[in-house]
Amino acid sequence: MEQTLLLAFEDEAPLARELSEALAVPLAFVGRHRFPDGELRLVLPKPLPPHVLLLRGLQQPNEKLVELLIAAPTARELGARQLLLLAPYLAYMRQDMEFTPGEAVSQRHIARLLAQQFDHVLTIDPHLHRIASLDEVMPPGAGLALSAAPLLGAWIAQRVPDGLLIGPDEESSQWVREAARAGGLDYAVGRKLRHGDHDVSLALPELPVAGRAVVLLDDMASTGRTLIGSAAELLRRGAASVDVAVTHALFNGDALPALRAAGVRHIWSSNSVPHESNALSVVPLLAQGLRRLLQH
Ligand SMILES: O=P(O)(O)OC[C@H]1O[C@@H](O)[C@H](O)[C@@H]1O
Repeated sequence: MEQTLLLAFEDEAPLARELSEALAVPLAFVGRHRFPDGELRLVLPKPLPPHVLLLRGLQQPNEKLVELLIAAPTARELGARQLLLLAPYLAYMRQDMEFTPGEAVSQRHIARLLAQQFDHVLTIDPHLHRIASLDEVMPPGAGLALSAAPLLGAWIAQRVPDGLLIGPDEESSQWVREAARAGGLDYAVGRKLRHGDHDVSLALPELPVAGRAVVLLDDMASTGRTLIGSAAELLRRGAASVDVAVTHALFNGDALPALRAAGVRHIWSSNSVPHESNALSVVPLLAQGLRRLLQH
C-alpha cells in the first residue's frame, strides 16, 4: 500500500495505531476544534498522498457525519485521489424501512451520502436486516460489509466450550449462525417486538436451558434492553450462567450497570467501538477487508 496514509481522529487513537501497524501504513491525525457555537474546525495534513484511508467509527454519529462532509472534500483538495472510509460501526443502518407513514428510511440516505463522498466504505456488521448487501444502498462495489461473528464465535468457544449461543431476535440469526459455525457451538434464535427505545418484548426459543452456560450474541447493544430482557428470562428458566457478546459496544445510558444488575456474568465486545468491555480486536479483519477491496 504505497503512497497511502491512514487518517484518524484522536479519540480513536488506539484502534488507529493498531491498524496502522497491521497495514504498515503511516498514520496521521486530523486536528479538530469545536467552536463555542458547535461548529467544527478540521485541519488535515498537507499535502496528502494519492491514497487516503479515513478511520471514523460512527457511534454518536451526527457530529461525525458533519466531520466527514468537511474532511472528505478537503482530503481531495489536498491531493487524495482515492478516498476510503473505514467506519467499523456504520450508523443509521437500523432505520431501514418506513415504519410509520412519512418516516425517513435513513439507511438509504446516509449510505448514499457516504458513497458520494468516498470511493469505498468498509464497515463491520452494519445491521443489514432487510437488505442483503450494501450494494442495494450504494453504487455496486462501493461498500464492503465484513462480519465479526466468526471472531466472536471462536472467542466464545475458547471461554465457554459447551456454551449455548442465543440470538435474541430474528435479525440476529445471521450473526449467531456464523458465530456458532466458527466456534462449533449449539445455537438458537428468539423473537422480539420493539415498542419503544427502552421497551421490548421477547419470546426466547423453547429450549431446555436449565444448567446450561448461555451466551447471548448480537450485533450491538444500545440501551441493552434486548439483552437485559433475554438474560433475565434465561436465568429465570435456570440457565447456569449468562454471558453477553456483541460486535458493537454502544452501551448507551445505564445499559452496562443494568446488564450486570440483570445477572449477566461476562460482557465481551469487539473494539469496533472503543469501550471498557472490548475483549477482541477487529484490526485483522479490517486489514483483510482492505486488502480485498483495494485489489479490485
Ligand atoms: O435493545 P438495544 O440494546 O437498545 O438495541 C440493540 C438491539 O436492537 C437491534 O436493532 C439490534 O440488532 C439489537 O438487537
